[in-house]
Amino acid sequence: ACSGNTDQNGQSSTEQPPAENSSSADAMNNESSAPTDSSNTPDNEDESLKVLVAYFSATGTTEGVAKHIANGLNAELYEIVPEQPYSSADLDWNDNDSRSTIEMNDPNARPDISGSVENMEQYDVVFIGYPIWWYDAPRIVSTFMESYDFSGKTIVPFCTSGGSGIGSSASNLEKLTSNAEWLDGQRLNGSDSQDTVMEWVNSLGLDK
Ligand SMILES: Cc1cc2nc3c(=O)[nH]c(=O)nc-3n(C[C@H](O)[C@H](O)[C@H](O)COP(=O)(O)O)c2cc1C
Repeated sequence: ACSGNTDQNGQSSTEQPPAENSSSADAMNNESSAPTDSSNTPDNEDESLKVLVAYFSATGTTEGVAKHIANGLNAELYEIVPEQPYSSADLDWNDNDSRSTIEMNDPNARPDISGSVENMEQYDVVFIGYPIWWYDAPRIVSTFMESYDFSGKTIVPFCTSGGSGIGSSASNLEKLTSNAEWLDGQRLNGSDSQDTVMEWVNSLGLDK
């Protein structure tokens, strides 16, 4: 369901990640301001279904989408906060030695998370949102997936990006969990309205 110019093999740190309709670095940040949307209709009729919307967002784009989902479902929101915050130098994908480049070149990197989800066992459904970094999920999302027991839960991955699709980022995360039901992932735009985001959420049939 995700569109975009995905190149699963383009992992060279000297190569700039693709950006939508542009090759400029600016385009990768062109969704950083999510508009607010006043419509806030709870769509989750099933009171017994407990939903958590967990997300990592370095520059706020994924956070906007996560809030639309949490508002729309009356769900709990949890931000994955890095123990060591990412500076803009850390996020420089043009720098081979930047923290993000180094982490993404190492599939085993597991940046520490500050804090934790209280009572993860109470949730039936966990949305997990993240920005695409080098065609993949940031390694701190791997830290998150390995920190909890997701067995018996439904997991719904979603991402934002400068244009890349969700690619194999979700299936890579799925490998870090066991006995969870992973639904297809979805790439969303930071500029998507709450209604647009909820159209996708409602199509998942979570309350069935
Ligand atoms: C280190 C780094 C690598 C990125 N790699 C990609 C990429 O491979 N493909 C892409 O479309 N966008 C890439 N982006 C852009 C982000 O995915 C995009 O700006 C995202 O919406 C940011 O979400 P956030 O504000 O929640 O952190 C990258 C951004 C950073 C900082």
